[in-house]
Amino acid sequence: MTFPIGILGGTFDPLHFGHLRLAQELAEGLALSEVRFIPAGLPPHRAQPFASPQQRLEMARLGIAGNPLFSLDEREVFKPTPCFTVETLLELRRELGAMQSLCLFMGADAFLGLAAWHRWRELFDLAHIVVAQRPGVDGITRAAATLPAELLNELNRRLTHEPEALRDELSGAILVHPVTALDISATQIRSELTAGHSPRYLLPDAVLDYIQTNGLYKDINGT
Ligand SMILES: Nc1ncnc2c1ncn2[C@@H]1O[C@H](COP(=O)(O)OP(=O)(O)OP(=O)(O)O)[C@@H](O)[C@H]1O
Ligand SMILES: O=C(O)c1ccc[n+]([C@@H]2O[C@H](COP(=O)([O-])O)[C@@H](O)[C@H]2O)c1
Repeated sequence: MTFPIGILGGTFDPLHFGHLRLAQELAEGLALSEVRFIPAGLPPHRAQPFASPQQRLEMARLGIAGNPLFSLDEREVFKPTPCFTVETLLELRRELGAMQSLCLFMGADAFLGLAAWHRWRELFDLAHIVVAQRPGVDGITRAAATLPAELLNELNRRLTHEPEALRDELSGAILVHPVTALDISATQIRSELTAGHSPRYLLPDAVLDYIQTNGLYKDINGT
């Protein structure tokens, strides 16, 4: 039996403990063999990052260092065109084969906007979607009334409460998994730095050292 692989895509501008704890708890809670962190180069549907691709990659590398479950995947970060998740998953499928279960992780905020993603319906043919609860974001079930009808239909059809379903099938389920609520965002960290405050204890020391050594996020307004 092969264990599912988790995928956490993000802007990681910078990587913080919200990302790391989410990945750790989902990896253990769902018995995954690995979590791949995939920093986006040009993330679609948001303002462009403040730190460069190389800097965000480096911060992600420092942040995950020492965790044998975590790995870094550089396939998106230097792309000159927007990084659509469907294309990344198609590539991963080609490399890993049709028999590997894949779990795409996302925070609840990301799931609520899923219907705006490029070719989003195809994501279910390629991976399961695992939604982690995020502080300040309504639970998926509570927010159901605000979901576009077509996403609500998919949720009703695909929702499972059984982690085993992620092993028995290779893609197509939606699982909502609780994670320790850490109300940390990269936006908050950038704001603290811009205001001259320390974001220490919101992110790994090695990432903060890198930010300070390279003078990142000093002259922006944090948004
Ligand atoms: N504290 C958190 N708890 C749960 N999920 C999180 C948390 N922070 C980020 N995520 C999830 O991690 C993924 C990547 O997030 P991203 O890199 O955009 O970080 P962010 O903190 O949301 O950044 P920003 O504040 O710049 O928007 C998204 O799916 C997001 O929902
Ligand atoms: O494929 C899409 O259309 C799409 C739209 C929005 C976000 N994403 C991906 O979702 C991940 C988290 O995005 P973000 O903006 O919260 O950092 C990141 O890997 C993005 O590439 C993907």
